[in-house]
Amino acid sequence: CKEATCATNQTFPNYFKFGVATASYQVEGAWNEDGKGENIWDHLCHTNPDFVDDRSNGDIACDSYHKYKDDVAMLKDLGVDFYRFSLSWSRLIPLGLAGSPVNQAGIDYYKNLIQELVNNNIEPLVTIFHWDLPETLQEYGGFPNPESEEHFAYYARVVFENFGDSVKYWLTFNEPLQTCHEGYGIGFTAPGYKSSGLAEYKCTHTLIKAHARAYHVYDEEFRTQQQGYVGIAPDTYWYEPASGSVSDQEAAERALQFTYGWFANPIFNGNYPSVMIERIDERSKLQGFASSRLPKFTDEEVEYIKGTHDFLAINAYSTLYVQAKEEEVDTAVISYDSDLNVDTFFDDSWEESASSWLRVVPWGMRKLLNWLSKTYNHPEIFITENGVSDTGGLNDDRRINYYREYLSNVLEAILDDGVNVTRYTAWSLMDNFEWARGYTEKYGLYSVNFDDPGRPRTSKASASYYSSVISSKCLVDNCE
Ligand SMILES: O=S(=O)(O)CCCN1CCN(CCO[C@@H]2O[C@H](CO)[C@@H](O)[C@H](O)[C@H]2O)CC1
Repeated sequence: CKEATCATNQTFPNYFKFGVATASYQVEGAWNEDGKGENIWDHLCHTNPDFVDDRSNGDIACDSYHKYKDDVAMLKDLGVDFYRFSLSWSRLIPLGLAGSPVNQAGIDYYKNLIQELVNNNIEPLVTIFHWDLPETLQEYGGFPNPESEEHFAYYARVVFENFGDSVKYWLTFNEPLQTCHEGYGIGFTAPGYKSSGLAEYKCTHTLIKAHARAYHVYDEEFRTQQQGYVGIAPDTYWYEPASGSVSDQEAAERALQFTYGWFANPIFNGNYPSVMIERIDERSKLQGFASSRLPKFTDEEVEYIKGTHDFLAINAYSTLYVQAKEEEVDTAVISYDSDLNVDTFFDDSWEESASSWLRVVPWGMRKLLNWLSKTYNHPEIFITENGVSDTGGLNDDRRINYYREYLSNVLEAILDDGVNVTRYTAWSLMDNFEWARGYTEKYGLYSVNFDDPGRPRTSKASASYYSSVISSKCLVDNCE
């Protein structure tokens, strides 16, 4: 249904699981405690505090390193089936380098957290990498350096070995698009490099191979005795054609391929999307490059990468209209945006959030889920992030509306469209460090008082709403 604050009165299937998510740098704090190494967000916030709107950092954040039992108590109160959290690479392997020492205190922290979850009958869903790259690896060039594949494979083996007895659901990378495009392309996230159309393509090339390595390590060395599942969590908007014209429809499809297909196509269908290969090859030639700015997978690599998934995951928050754009006549412009070459915009009528890139457009979620199902051959789908920001306050009715309407579209995709969505993860359990926005944008079901050294957590109205949805499997008062 498209009207505002409407929702289906159908109920979620019994197999459907609800969870919440956080990420290590955004909640843990203890940035240099017990042997943890520096990561690129520690480094960026300490050397360039103006990068963050309120000049804050994750030195303490929600202090989950010390308060993880409070976090699990909140999860218990919510009644979630699972908890999605990420591992801090430099807490476990301070230098990050393949073969370098493992930090036992880091192993112990995550073993304690996982045990606390298991004791409370909450399933861990672990993200291996959620943007906090060890600084030493960045000094070796970061993901644009092909050697990163070896470092990641070593890291993956360490975490499968130490946590795989209890952890059955793994995500290799959170939002590879942001890791590479925002990290090495447009400089919106650490390490803040601006090499659009160049380094960011090297970054994703290595990252996709690193994902495949980790998948095969699990498949060949751990799956038999651990019986778990491995996936990757790309993100995208729903891209809606601005008109019914063929050119606008092609532009919308191209935007989906350049954002989600960039990663999902190699992993599900084989190789980069043909529209990416063709457009970047063509523009690279016009620009005088001897070879395409988009690196090539060999035939063996295409086969090695294809099929490295046990489910499909998606982080989805919002929607954009897409309009075809006149071809960039100035071929000297080297950038991802000019390779993609579309115009995107919000409809002014769409409700705003506290984040400039996020408008409330619930029907976009249903369309995106249908596109994913059709494009990747009806896989099992986990929604691994969805949520909305405000500037704070406990009576967060707009967050309740957001969840009711987005979840209604998820349920309609399942019951009316036959899309095989089996999990939904709310971002986030609690207010946390929102990257370059600092603590100015709040996504939590619980608020955190960052002025109090005890970092007390307080439930918001949305926590009660989400908890009632989980227990009743129903979004409104009178379900069938
Ligand atoms: O701010 S600006 O408009 O100047 C530029 C940044 C735009 N990006 C858009 C993509 N978004 C992906 C979502 O990012 C995800 O969602 C959460 C909320 O952001 C994060 O906290 C999670 O860590 C992340 O996985 C991250 C921010």
